[in-house]
Amino acid sequence: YTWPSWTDELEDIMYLQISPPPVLPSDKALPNGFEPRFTTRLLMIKLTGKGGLDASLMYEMERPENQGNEGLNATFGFFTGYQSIRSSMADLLALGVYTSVRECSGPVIPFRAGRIDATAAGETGVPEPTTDLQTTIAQFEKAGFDKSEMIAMVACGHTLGGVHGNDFPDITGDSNESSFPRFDSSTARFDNTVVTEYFEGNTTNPLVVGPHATNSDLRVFTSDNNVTMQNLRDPAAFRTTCTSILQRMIDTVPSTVTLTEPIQPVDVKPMALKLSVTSASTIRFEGSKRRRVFDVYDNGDDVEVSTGGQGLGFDDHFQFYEFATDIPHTTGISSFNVQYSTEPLHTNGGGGFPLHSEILAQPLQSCVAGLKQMKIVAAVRNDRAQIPVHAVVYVKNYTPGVFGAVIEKRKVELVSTGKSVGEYTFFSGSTEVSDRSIFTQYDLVSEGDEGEEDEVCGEGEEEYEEEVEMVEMVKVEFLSTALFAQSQDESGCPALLTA
Ligand code: HEM
Repeated sequence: YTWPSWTDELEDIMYLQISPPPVLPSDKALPNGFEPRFTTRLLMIKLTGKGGLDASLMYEMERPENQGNEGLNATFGFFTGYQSIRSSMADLLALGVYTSVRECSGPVIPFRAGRIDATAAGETGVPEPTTDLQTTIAQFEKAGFDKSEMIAMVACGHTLGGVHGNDFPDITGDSNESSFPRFDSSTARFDNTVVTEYFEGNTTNPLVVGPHATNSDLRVFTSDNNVTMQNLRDPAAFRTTCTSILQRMIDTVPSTVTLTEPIQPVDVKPMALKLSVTSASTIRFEGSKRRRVFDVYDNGDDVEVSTGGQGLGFDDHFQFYEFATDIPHTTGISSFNVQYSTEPLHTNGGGGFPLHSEILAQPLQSCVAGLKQMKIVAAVRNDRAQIPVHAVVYVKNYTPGVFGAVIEKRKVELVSTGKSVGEYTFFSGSTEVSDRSIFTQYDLVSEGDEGEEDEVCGEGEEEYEEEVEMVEMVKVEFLSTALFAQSQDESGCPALLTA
């Protein structure tokens, strides 16, 4: 792992269940893990989409086969807050399976990233409680799972949660919100009670003991004469079978998708970095360093003194160290290293943690005015002030009937304000965003050139190479903003810094 990586944001979501608020820019830490109950059901439904997990369910919620909107809506509403250009809804759903299973003391299901969200509804074909067995088997087969795998997958899913009476009154016999018969007596524990109670004859699973027409679990479980269910009576076998079947379930993706290696927790990671011009001669460099702590307790005492709060995950304990320093305009900064007390230097694999001081985001002068007009201010070092500058803004769009955001990539030209201090000139540009786009993210690009080839001029024998002076492109990626914290009235953004 070398910082930065496009998976950094997902890594935060995966490994930080609790984090100090200022550290994660969009308050991304999960209070208590992803909603444990809903996500695995959502996932199951997804498999019947176009070749795999692509979140096309966002567009399919009004279909009768996706009945149970109450729970599913809540889940999508929750995930939407985490969606970004680097955290697709499909990846979040997969991560939700990891989190929900772990939250309920289940096994670790490795999480790989890279799923791409569908842009339209997929095929129909979600198995329902009333679907006949042959059709259900065919639906699972289409997604690549045979009969025995189907049985295991349903048992692994139905170890959590139950059936909501307000969504399925025909099953529970009671349309009250309080009606919620559980699949087993250990609702929030990922264990094989759903299997053992089924054999012991004391199961409460409404899809086994409910009305005949909706006894889908009974039909599924008995479809191979209980052979698979018998195997799952052993708790260890249940755990290993569920681990591999749920892993396959979330890793079933369209052929155009390439998943990363499983995301591992990063040991040393810069967070919430800010680099901006704060005076006529200095740049302020501030942020936080996150450190995974391997050995916190020494003789029962906490050996590290944390200045930026602590973060907790299922297995990991992180400490945050905040810092702020002023760097002269004339010196700038291109990389930094990290050191914790007397330990060896962390150099990010040798090259340091890279930064750019050619073009700086200016959060102090940028804002969303009237919760609509997003103004982006950048400070461009004077040697690049003649080169075009733009921002790539990732706008989260919300459409009625779509249960999630669709992220639009928008290019916003930044033009010189004519104002400068020290070595920098301020550029600005603006674009309209929705009032739900509080945490809009953007990249800044000082265009220059991407390649470094010499230009070939002339033709035939007269061909000659001209040395063209190349100005490299500089891209400052993925600024996660909390611009709303600035000015929210119509009057506009804070004034530019003046010399
Ligand atoms: C034949 C296939 C299946 C059918 C017909 C089916 C049907 C249902 C129904 C009707 C509910 C109640 C939903 C609600 O009240 O909101 C439910 C809940 C649930 N299902 Fe399934 N399911 C199937 C397969 C699966 C699979 C493969 C998984 C995951 C691996 C899964 C995971 C869940 C979970 C976790 C819940 C609990 C949701 C909650 O408590 O809010 N299901 N299922």
